[in-house]
This record gives sequence, structure tokens and C-alpha cells, in this order.
Amino acid sequence: MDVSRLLDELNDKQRAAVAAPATDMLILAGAGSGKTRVLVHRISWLMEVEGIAPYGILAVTFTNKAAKEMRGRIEHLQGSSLYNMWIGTFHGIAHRLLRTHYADVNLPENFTILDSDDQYRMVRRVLKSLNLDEKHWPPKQVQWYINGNKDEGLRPQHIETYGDANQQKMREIYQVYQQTCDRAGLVDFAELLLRAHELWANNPQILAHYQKRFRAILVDEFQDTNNIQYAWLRLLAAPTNNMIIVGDDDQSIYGWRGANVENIQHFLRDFPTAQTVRLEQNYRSTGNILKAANAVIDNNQGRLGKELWTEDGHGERISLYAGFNELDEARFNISRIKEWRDQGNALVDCAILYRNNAQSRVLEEALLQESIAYRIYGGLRFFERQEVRDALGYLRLVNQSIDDAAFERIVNTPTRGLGDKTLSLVRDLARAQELSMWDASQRMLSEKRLTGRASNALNSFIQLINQLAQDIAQLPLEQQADHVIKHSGLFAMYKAEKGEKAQARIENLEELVTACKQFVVPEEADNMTPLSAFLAHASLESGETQADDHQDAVQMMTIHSAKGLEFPLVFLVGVEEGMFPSQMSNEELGKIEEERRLCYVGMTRAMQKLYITYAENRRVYGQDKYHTPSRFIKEIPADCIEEVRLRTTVSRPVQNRFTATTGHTAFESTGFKLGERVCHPKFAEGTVLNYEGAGEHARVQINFDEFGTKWLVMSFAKLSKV
Ligand SMILES: Nc1ncnc2c1ncn2[C@@H]1O[C@H](COP(=O)(O)OP(=O)(O)OP(=O)(O)O)[C@@H](O)[C@H]1O
Ligand SMILES: [Mg+2]
Repeated sequence: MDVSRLLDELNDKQRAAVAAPATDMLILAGAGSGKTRVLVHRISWLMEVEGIAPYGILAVTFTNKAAKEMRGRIEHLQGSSLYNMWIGTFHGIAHRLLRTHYADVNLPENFTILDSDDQYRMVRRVLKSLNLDEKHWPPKQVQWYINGNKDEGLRPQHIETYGDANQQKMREIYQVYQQTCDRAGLVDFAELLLRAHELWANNPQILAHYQKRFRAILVDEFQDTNNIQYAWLRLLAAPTNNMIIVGDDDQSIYGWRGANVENIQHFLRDFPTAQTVRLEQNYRSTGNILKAANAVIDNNQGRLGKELWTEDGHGERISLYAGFNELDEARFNISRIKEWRDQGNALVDCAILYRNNAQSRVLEEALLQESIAYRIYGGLRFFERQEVRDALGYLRLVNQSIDDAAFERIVNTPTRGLGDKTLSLVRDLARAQELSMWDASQRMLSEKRLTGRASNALNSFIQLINQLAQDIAQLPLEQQADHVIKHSGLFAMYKAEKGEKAQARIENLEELVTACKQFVVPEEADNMTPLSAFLAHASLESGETQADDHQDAVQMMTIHSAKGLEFPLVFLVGVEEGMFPSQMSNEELGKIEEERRLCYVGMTRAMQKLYITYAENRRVYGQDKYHTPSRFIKEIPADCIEEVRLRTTVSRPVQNRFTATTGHTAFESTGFKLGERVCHPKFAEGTVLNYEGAGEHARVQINFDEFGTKWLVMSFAKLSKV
């Protein structure tokens, strides 16, 4: 048996970790040092040398994308495809367990996953049923409270309220929320983890089965596990199996969501014989990028401490660009992407990373204008778009009539004259009798509790769903989706809306049918109907990949979702105080440090070239804000970074660090420049913010001192310079 290929292309320390005898292990090392690579090779080694079947391996990653990549890499090393190996996220694996053992945790066979948006609606509904004012009990905060407790493994009865009336009320809301979910067979994300934990904690034989089955448990990105996840892993540990965890305390970026970096210390405490492996050579980034990232993270306190070095040369310096505003910033970035492409590079090797999802819009528009294909990971996810969720709502209700979240979503979409009052009556009855909304509706009708109009409306809704269920029972999945979209009234509703947005919605609905067509029921779901499997997939994946996977496209994502990934060319955008670090993080030292780790993660995604850009003037929630460059930029050693200066000088309305310039020649042929002060006969003085088009059709956006921001057609505007 030739296993040398499993050890080739590894350094000594990596090789020692891959080929170690059976043992618990902590691999603690910085970004790009080959942690994930070691994990992949170790899995292959365990199978080939230790003779562990794929069935005996459990590998946990942070995103579905990372799971897919890991599976692909192992299959590549093995030269064959893997069956029966569990590779997935904590949520995905918990879901798989609950599907198998639903009865042991009191779930209906067809339970439905409630995503964050559904959960929000559900919380609002519970508040309403308890007659609580959302002003005093903000639903987001309630959601936070429920998930936070679940992440700590706490059910309402475990929560100590110390006689505090507010705390008691919160606990009651949690309790009613949970009862409502249980009645409707709904499981939120945090519940997946908690139930999976309870499954093992309360069923020793089931736990013993999995302890015996999984001889090797490997966890990537361990620094971002939360307490319930770690507790779940600990249950699984047994003398007959080994745990290998991989992490980097400097990349812990989910503290805000309950991740606990101290789990690394807990692991060392709970697994005292575990070997610790440190890797220090970085294989990903050039010397300059690495030096800059090291310097930034060095400003954090209490690190476990590690230095990274590379054999690579310095490479190019990091480029810094100060945009006049976010549009100028986007144009600059897109012009560099065009250059990159025109030099014969693939777009897919280039990533734009931002702090917040909402930042993508401006960049998307600039990319669209230049007809550059792009793909967004996370965020604006396909399965989260309104029309897609509506269609899924119908499918869910048809699939499982007790799904209250789906019922609420579509009962009046399209509108069918069902007033809030009628629905309140249904809700009250459901709550009083512990019924689903569906069953409560049936009862309202049979007991003739409604007035003629309301009764007709509700009755026709019930008939519609029954009819749909009957019509699609024997159809293949994509025809089920197509039929429901066409006959529910959704298609007609959006068709009637007209305009580009409605067109996009129609296209999304059509795309949903395509998604159904392309859907392959995964191995772990072969006991489910295709429809149930697809609905679970839609909730779990929420479209981590949404565009055509084969098209060459720029990759766009939040820094959070870029974890573990790498790209030759990276743009880190919006790097200004108030954006990154975010405004909120300014209030607490711990939060600034988490933002700095996020910056470290972002920078260390870059292999060859890194651009850091920011906007001096940014429109946030419709208001212009002036921002200074992020403190993180100032933490980068001067010899690693250089400012980009373009051709012609632009005068700027605000004091800035650079006499930077722009190349907007099309606009400048009009005689005006971005940032210039101008005068208008009616609106008086203002500053040029933006432009669109050229020649006669050029439009210009001006922020007038007295009248605010306006778009004007250049040829009519009669502007003069101040
Ligand atoms: N010994 C090696 N020789 C050559 N290339 C390597 C070696 N080890 C790792 N690499 C490459 O270096 C890059 C970074 O590796 P990997 O993604 O495993 O790092 P990581 O430590 O998991 O990073 P992160 O902390 O960002 O998740 C990859 O392209 C990987 O293939
Ligand atoms: Mg990794």
C-alpha cells in the first residue's frame, strides 16, 4: 500500500500530525498554515492506514461550502467517491440525527426547519397571543434571548429568574414559543443543536451506538464552536474514539453569536492526554500580506500567541484607495477587476469582502453596469427572497398542514380578503385548544364561528391547499413546484405587478422550479419524500451558492462567510471607522478585538494581492456620513502598503489624507468633477456626489446645502462652478 502521496507536500510538523498514532489532538495554528489540509490528509490516513471505514468518521466544518470542499478533497486523495462518511456543519449533522431519531425526541416525522426569518414571525405571533407590546418586548431581542438560552442548553424550566418580573416574562414567552413550535412540528436552528444534545444525553443506548460508530471525530474551525456544540462533542467522546480539533484563536469571529473561544482551553482540560500541534509556516499569502496581518492582530490582548512566516517573497504591496464616496470606491474596485480579467485571469480567483451584507448592493450595481458576472455567497440568498419564500410556504403547508409558520406566511398571499380579525380568531382558538392554525381553521368553519365573508375566504383557502395537495401527490418534484406556483395565484400576482422587480421575482420563481429539477435527494435523506428533502435543503442551505456554479464570476461575500477560503486577489472594502470596526463595537473593548480578528481573517484570505479601500463619504440609511480610515489601516506597517493615486486631481469637500485622483474621464468631459462645489439657479450651492451616463444623457447627483440630494439632467441643469 503506497501512502506516500498522503505525506507528500506536507512539512515535518504537518506530516507528524497526519501520521500520528491514534490520539486526541489539538492543532492550533494561524491562518493559511495548512490546518484544513492536515485534516483532509489525516482522514485519508485513518482510512488507509488505520483501516477505519468512511462510516466510522465524523467531520465537522463551519459552512456547507467548506463541507463540500472537504469531501471533494478527500475523494480526490482517495481516487474514489465516499459513501457513508458524515461530513457537515453542526446544524447539518444535528438535522441528520434528528431525522433518524425523531421519535426519540418527540418530533413528528415530517418536522420542518424554522429559519431565522420564520422564527422572527413566530415570536411576533407569540407576543400577540400573550397581548404583549412589541415596543416593550422587541421581537429581535426575544429571538436573541431564546437562541442564547438554547445555545447554553437551557430550557425555560432551567432558567433562574431571581424573582425579577421582566425575566419571568421573558421566560414565559420562551415557554409559549416553544410549545407553539412543538405543536406545529417546527424546529429552529438553535433547537436542532439542543435536541441533538438531548437525544444523546437522555438516550444512553443511542449515544453508545454513535460512540462506537465514530472512531474518529474531526472538527475544523473549532474556535467558533458554542457551548452546546462543545457539550455535544464531549458526549460523543469515549475511550474507543479520538477527537482531532483544529482552530485558531485569532480567527474567532462569532463571539456575538455565542461562540466561545475558551472551548480551546476546555478541550485541553477535558482531554488531558491530547497532543498539541503548532504549525507556523504559512503557504497562502505573500510576505507583505502576512506581515501586515500579523501586525494588525498583534494589537489584541491575551492571544494564545503564534507567529507566522513564509518562504514566499514579499510580493506586491497592499494597495490602499480612498474613494470619494461608496460609488467611487466601487468603481475603483471594479476597474481593477477588469484589469485583472483583461490580463487573462479568471474572475473566480477574485473576491470582494465586506463587513455587512448591505454593502454588496452598490458593488453589485457597479458590476452589473460593467457586465461582469458575480456570485454572492450568503446574504442575499436565493431561498430567502420573498417570492421564493412564498412559494416554499405553499409547498410546506401542502407537505405538512400543521406548519404554522408557512400557514401564516401565505394565508393571505395573494390577498384573499382574510382580515387580521379573522386570523386573530383562528390564532386564539389554536392557542386555547392547542391546535395548529390549519386545524383551528377547520374547526372554525365546521362550527360556523365566522361571518359569511370571512368564512368564505377561509374556506376557499383551505380548499385551495387541499386541491393542491391532491393535484401534486403523484407528480415529480419539479412539477410539484411548478404546479403550486402556477395554481396558488403567486405567479399571477407577481405577473400583475409589472416592472423590473416583478420580472426578477417571476424569474426567481422559475428558478425555483429549476432548483427542484436539479435537486438530488442526498444519501442521508433517502427515507424522506423528495419534497420533504428539498424543503429541508432549502432551509439548511439557504443558498450558500446561488448562481450557476460553472460560470466564471467574481465572488462576493461577507468576511464572516469567507472563513477558511482563499483567493489570489482580494478586495477588502468599506474599511473605515464606523463601518469596520462597526459603530456598535466602539462601545466595548472586547468587541473591537473581535472586529480586529475579523480584519485578520479578511486580510489572510489573500494569496497574491490585497486591495484595501474605503469611502470618505458614505450614504448610510439614506444619510451622508463622513468617515475616517479605519484604525486597522493605521496598524499596518508603512512598508507593506501604498496609496493609489490616479491621474487627474479631484478637489474634495472634506479634508482627506491623500491628494488622490479619479479617472472618470467621461464625466469630466462635462467640465465638472466629483466632489466639486457647484451652483444651481434654483437650489443654490451644493457638492457633486455622483454621475451616470455620458453626453446629452449624463445625469448628475448633487448634495445641495439647503435642499438635500437631487439627481439632475446635466444638459438642463445650468450648473456653474463656485
Ligand atoms: N505543506 C504544504 N505545502 C504546500 N502547500 C501547502 C502546504 N500546506 C498547506 N498548503 C496550502 O496552503 C493553503 C492554506 O492551507 P489551509 O487552507 O489548509 O490553511 P488553514 O490553516 O486551514 O487556513 P485558515 O486558518 O484560513 O482556515 C492551501 O492552499 C494549502 O493547499
Ligand atoms: Mg482552514
